[in-house]
Amino acid sequence: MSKEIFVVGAGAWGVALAHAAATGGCSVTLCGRDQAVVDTINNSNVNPQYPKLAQVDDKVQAQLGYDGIDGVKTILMVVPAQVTRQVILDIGVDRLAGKNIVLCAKGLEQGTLKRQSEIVRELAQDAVPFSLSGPSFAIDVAQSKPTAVTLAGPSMDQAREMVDLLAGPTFRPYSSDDLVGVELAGALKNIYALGAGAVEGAGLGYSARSSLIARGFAEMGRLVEALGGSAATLNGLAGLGDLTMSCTARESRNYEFGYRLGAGETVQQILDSGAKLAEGVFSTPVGFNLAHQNGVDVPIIGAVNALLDGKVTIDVLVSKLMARPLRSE
Ligand SMILES: NC(=O)C1=CN([C@@H]2O[C@H](COP(=O)(O)OP(=O)(O)OC[C@H]3O[C@@H](n4cnc5c(N)ncnc54)[C@H](OP(=O)(O)O)[C@@H]3O)[C@@H](O)[C@H]2O)C=CC1
Ligand SMILES: O=C(CO)COP(=O)(O)O
Repeated sequence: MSKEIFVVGAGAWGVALAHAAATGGCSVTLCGRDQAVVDTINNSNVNPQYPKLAQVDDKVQAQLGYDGIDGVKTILMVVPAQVTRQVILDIGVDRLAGKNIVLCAKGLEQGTLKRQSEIVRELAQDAVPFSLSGPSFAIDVAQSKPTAVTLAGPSMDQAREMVDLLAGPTFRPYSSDDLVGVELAGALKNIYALGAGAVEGAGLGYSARSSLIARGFAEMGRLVEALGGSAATLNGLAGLGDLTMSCTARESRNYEFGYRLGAGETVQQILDSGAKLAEGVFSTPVGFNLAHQNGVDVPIIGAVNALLDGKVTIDVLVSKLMARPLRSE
């Protein structure tokens, strides 16, 4: 496969992935939409998000817009899940025919309830979707710290080819053919991260937080299977790996958002304070609707959804969860 790739989206994760792919030998064009960001990367090889902490490999060339995209086979899509559709339309669906699109956002689209690959399949039928997910903070990848992720494609052979292309000395993708399971794992873990953060923010203790993680893992398995993914996928990096990291680290934006909710702030107050992107805020009602449509019982997603709605307090939600009928594990 050609070693030339495009990365669309020059935010925290886009710049980190561009750097990782370049250190693995790819020649990378990074598409941003802010001239200052593009100039900083090109002129000083510095990651504007972490100027003192992370250098960007010099095989990354940043630019505004999508010039040159026609000549490359592989595109990493690294914009927030809710704008992926718009960005595909901005690039132009005809230009994506036959290309590999590696979807790196961890979210479900509001309104359509679609996974990222379903958006690609709807708009650009001839493109080949992949999903990259797993425990990976942008700052770690940007600093070339060791990171392992799951990379799913439509078949194992296609996934392996993509793994070979993107692997590097400190970035180790594992191949999977469970596109549905990997995409859902990445989106759903953000919902549980909000819940786990809220538990800590409300001072409910680590016992409660671990219970949420374990029962969330079981709930996630039920939902993933009902939606056509494999529960076995959840035993890997995209499932357990990312769930445990995002449900325990204040560095997770979703966890931090949940922490602030649990501590008493409202969604609006947190958003107004300029909080960083927390995809779970958008994916929670989608996950809840998908579960409802498919008859899957998801008490924890339901509780996080109600908390985001702001109509109930975390104390009431926890009392309700504790009062559910006793059952076996
Ligand atoms: N950060 C992380 O550690 C990780 C993030 N992810 C996932 O990656 C995705 C992106 O996250 P992250 O990079 O952190 O988010 P950021 O907010 O840091 O970056 C998002 C980027 O997308 C750009 N963007 C937003 N809207 C548009 C648009 N309509 N057209 C073109 N570009 C647009 C933004 O540009 P501008 O700044 O100009 O608004 C920004 O460069 C999320 O789904 C997240 O869950 C996955 C793993 C790790
Ligand atoms: O997905 C991530 C780590 O794998 C990043 O998590 P947050 O978006 O919650 O910061």
